[in-house]
Amino acid sequence: MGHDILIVDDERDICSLIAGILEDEGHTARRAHNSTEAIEAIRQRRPAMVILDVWLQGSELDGLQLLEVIRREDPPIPVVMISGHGTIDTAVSAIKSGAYDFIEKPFKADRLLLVVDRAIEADRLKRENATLRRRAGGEVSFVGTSVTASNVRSQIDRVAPTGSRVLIAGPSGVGKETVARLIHQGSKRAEGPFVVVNCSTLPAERLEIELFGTDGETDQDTLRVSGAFELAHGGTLLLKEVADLPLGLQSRLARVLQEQSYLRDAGRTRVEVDVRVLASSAQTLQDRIAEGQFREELFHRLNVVSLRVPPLSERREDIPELAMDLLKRLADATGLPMRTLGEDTSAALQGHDWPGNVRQLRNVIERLLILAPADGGPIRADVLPNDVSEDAPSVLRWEKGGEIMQLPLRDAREVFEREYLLAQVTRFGGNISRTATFVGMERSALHRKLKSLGLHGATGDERTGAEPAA
Ligand SMILES: Nc1ncnc2c1ncn2[C@@H]1O[C@H](COP(=O)(O)OP(=O)(O)OP(=O)(O)O)[C@@H](O)[C@H]1O
Repeated sequence: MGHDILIVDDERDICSLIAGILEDEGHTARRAHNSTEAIEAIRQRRPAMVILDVWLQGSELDGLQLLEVIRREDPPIPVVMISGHGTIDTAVSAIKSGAYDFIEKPFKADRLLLVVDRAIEADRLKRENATLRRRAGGEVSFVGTSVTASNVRSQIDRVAPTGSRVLIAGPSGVGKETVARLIHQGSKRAEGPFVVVNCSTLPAERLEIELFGTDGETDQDTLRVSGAFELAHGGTLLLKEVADLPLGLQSRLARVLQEQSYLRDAGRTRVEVDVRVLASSAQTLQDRIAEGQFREELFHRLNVVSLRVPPLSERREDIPELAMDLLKRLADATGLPMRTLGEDTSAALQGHDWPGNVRQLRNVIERLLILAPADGGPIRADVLPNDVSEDAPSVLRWEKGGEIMQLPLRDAREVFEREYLLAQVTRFGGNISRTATFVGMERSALHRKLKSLGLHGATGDERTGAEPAA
């Protein structure tokens, strides 16, 4: 993918030469001939990198002074210096001040392109590393074998390459950000940035700066901050908890989505951006519209395609695989040895309702990994937190209770069968066919058994496992 590169050189011929080389490679080359024009161009839109002449004749700031201004951008923009024969020493000291590299005039096109590619790649890796460190992540995927999970995956595959805006709905911790990341990765913008802004965590004024940046003079004395829209140029911006966006900002956002440009700081600089916007919300936006808290116009702009991520309690079958995936990620991130889960633990996890969804599951798995006795064996259910083990099928708790020991064999067997089958049917999300396969019974025999134990009603009507309507 081409990048947006700013060339700053007082010699117009050199500017044109470099621009030609970059444009042949599919980049966008903007030109500035002095520091004032350069600062103006950066204000208009944050470039992916700057190629800067050490010697800027007739300019208010010379190359090194301008470098200092550019490096104070937040986050810093990579800069490659151009030096003439007599200015190599200056170029070297520019590197000490944070320039990525320099090229010496006269230079060959190959050398220029190599340095440009490296500078952009190094910057991308630096940012990606920071993101990865934050998330202790690895490859992102939407894990789960249930029909519901594969339905989510196929919706992601369908919508990702279209470039449409997508509104991702679903309760907290369910994987909405994961879905957004996958949509970005499956799109033509995959090489571009993926930027996330949480609309529920910042006060209105900070949020406005976060989204649209500022030319400076804030109370924090920042020279200039690039907004998320600029940072996401050529890529994707996810607006998390978009329902919490203050009404004033909602109007502004609706305009930006329409125009793909905005005036930073009430009119001083027009910023043009090419950004795919995704939004997520745990609240139902239609309810917020009815309450007068969300602008219908913005809703329609964001909701070109809608994608719902169902809660974990609607896809219990996914829990063991998700738990193993989380266990592996956490073991990799912490350096703790990888473990397996006992059947009792898996079943207990599947019995719980998980109001906090996958995020809550992740916390429990982390606790298991840390607290489980390091005996090398599978992690047993007795290490689970109380609220989870309380929801475990009682068949798992008998060894502690002893209720069954007071019964004659025939009654004890019936109690056991009922609890065992109820637990298994719950594990498989009420799907009788899958339960039957797992417990080793014919489907019709299982039906009869459940009926004779008075369980048919308790499991609800049989779910067919057919793909639910989107
Ligand atoms: N299907 C999934 N496969 C793998 N990991 C998942 C899946 N769903 C969620 N996760 C993991 O669960 C955690 C929470 O997911 P995520 O941040 O995407 O949820 P969310 O719906 O955006 O949450 P919130 O809206 O509360 O911020 C993350 O660590 C994510 O990696």
